[in-house]
Amino acid sequence: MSNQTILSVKHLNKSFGAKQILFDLSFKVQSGHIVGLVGPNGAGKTTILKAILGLIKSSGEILIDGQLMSFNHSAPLKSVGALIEYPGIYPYLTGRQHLQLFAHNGDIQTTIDELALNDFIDQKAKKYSLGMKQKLGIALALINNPQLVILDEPLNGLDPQATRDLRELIITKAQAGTTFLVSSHLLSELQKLADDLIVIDHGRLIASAAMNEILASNRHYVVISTNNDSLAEQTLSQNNYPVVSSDPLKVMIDAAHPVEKLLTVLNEQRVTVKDLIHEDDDLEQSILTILEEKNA
Ligand SMILES: Nc1ncnc2c1ncn2[C@@H]1O[C@H](COP(=O)(O)OP(=O)(O)OP(=O)(O)O)[C@@H](O)[C@H]1O
Repeated sequence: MSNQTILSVKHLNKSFGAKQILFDLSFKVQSGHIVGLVGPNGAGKTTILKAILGLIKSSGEILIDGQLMSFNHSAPLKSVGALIEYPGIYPYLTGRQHLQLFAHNGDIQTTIDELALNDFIDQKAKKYSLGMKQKLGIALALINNPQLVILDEPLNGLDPQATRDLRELIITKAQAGTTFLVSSHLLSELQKLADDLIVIDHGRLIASAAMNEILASNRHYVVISTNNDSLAEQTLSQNNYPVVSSDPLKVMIDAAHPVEKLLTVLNEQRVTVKDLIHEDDDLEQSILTILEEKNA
């Protein structure tokens, strides 16, 4: 993975009428990375992706591979493939005909194989299920081997096998140098896929960081069961261990308050630890914590 910026978004603002939807968003996407754009329904993910693609007017600066992109200047899109919202599909064309229509060169079979479309590629699209349409839409985004692939909720309608296959395909292509910007409201899915996360809420940037940085800010806890939980709680509080709950007794641990010291101080008070379970915040909780800290 290189550290070259392929997409740079600066001070992106968007209003629909009097209603502001995006607020001064700035972030960068590095070449060859898989970047997850995550946020609750209505956060503004689709609007951001549409602004990047020049499908809607917005203010701010969008650079794709160093070239200025705008509503009326779409030249940088030559190196971009995208699936936005529901793929625009012609009911009376087959999947293969769709791919032939949009392919710059003749090779559509690689994409058909990569996305396992063979079973239905020669049927008319009007017979497609939601998942088949979604797969065809993804194929259309990938067909010309673009440098940057933008996928809006690509997992919508996909079954677990297709979800796993798509994840593996994205990872393989990213390893070969393709950059992906993938939106989802499913953080758990992005956790398995993305190198970096851009977190949006109410049209504002909440966090933009490498996945492992966000995970590193996870909080760690231990849940302990002792022969005297109330004495244990009192002892740990006196030693500045943040007590999260009393029943079960759960405390936060960190570098300054490690497990070893916890065991020592309890032992000194002759508290016997019968059981100790480690718990970590999940990614969702880490992001909620970031949100709470920002709103505090
Ligand atoms: N054309 C439009 N006119 C007016 N408001 C719009 C328009 N498009 C989107 N919005 C509003 O902008 C906000 C963000 O919508 P957007 O579709 O970008 O969110 P999202 O994060 O993609 O959500 P979802 O996960 O539900 O698709 C919503 O409040 C939506 O109602």
